[in-house]
Amino acid sequence: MSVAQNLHVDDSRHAALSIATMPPPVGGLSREDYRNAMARLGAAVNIITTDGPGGRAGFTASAVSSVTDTPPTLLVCLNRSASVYPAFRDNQALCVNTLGPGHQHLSNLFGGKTPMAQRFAACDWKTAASGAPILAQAAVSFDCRVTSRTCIGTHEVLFCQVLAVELGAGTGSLVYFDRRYHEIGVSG
Ligand SMILES: NC(=O)C1=CN([C@@H]2O[C@H](COP(=O)(O)OP(=O)(O)OC[C@H]3O[C@@H](n4cnc5c(N)ncnc54)[C@H](O)[C@@H]3O)[C@@H](O)[C@H]2O)C=CC1
Ligand SMILES: Cc1cc2nc3c(=O)[nH]c(=O)nc-3n(C[C@H](O)[C@H](O)[C@H](O)COP(=O)(O)O)c2cc1C
Repeated sequence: MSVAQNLHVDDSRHAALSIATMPPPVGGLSREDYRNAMARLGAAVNIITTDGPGGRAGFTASAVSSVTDTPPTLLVCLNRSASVYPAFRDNQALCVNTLGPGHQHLSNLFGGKTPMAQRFAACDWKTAASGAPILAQAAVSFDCRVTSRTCIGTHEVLFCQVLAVELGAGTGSLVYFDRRYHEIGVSG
């Protein structure tokens, strides 16, 4: 069979499969190997919040990155199978609340299967200009408007223009590395 015929066969098979059952590409890495490698990348921990026509929601995310400062833009990767996905799909307001030392319980609360009302009842909130909730205790908050979205595999990548930032009082950071939390920049 020619290469072209092979590609045709692969394409039609993939079209009939859901994302969950799709096999890795030929010669590709397993999800386990990829995750084990990614566990070696330290990342800040954030609670991503939203409010609007899709309702109020929030989840924990480490897949957050700066894209450009002109215009100030960051990105957030959200698994489309998460319970919060419909809210983020239907709202344009989004706030990235970066956690600090001692916030492990908030990360676990927003990263678990906890009902939404229970997640929000655990801490204090203000409302950003966009309408998204700002975590009062955050190390820093980025109030954003979602300007663009792209689906890659299981996730949606949300590109977010930063409308305003709010700096918290603390200087430390909560980092997720090797499947555990680490506190850095804590003075004293
Ligand atoms: N980007 C994401 O969607 C992330 C999801 N998680 C979720 O949190 C839970 C615990 O994670 P860990 O303790 O770090 O162990 P893990 O073995 O599930 O993940 C190790 C690393 O792989 C990456 N990763 C995990 N799941 C991913 C996904 N579905 N898509 C893209 N990258 C992914 C992350 O960098 C993560 O720190 C898991 O349910 C995991 O799915 C954690 C970090 C990032
Ligand atoms: C430290 C940590 C980092 C996470 N990072 C992400 C992320 O970047 N993107 C994502 O979609 N889910 C991420 N998750 C998982 C979501 O927080 C989790 O799926 C969601 O809050 C719970 O989903 P549920 O509401 O469907 O129960 C992370 C979880 C933890 C604990």
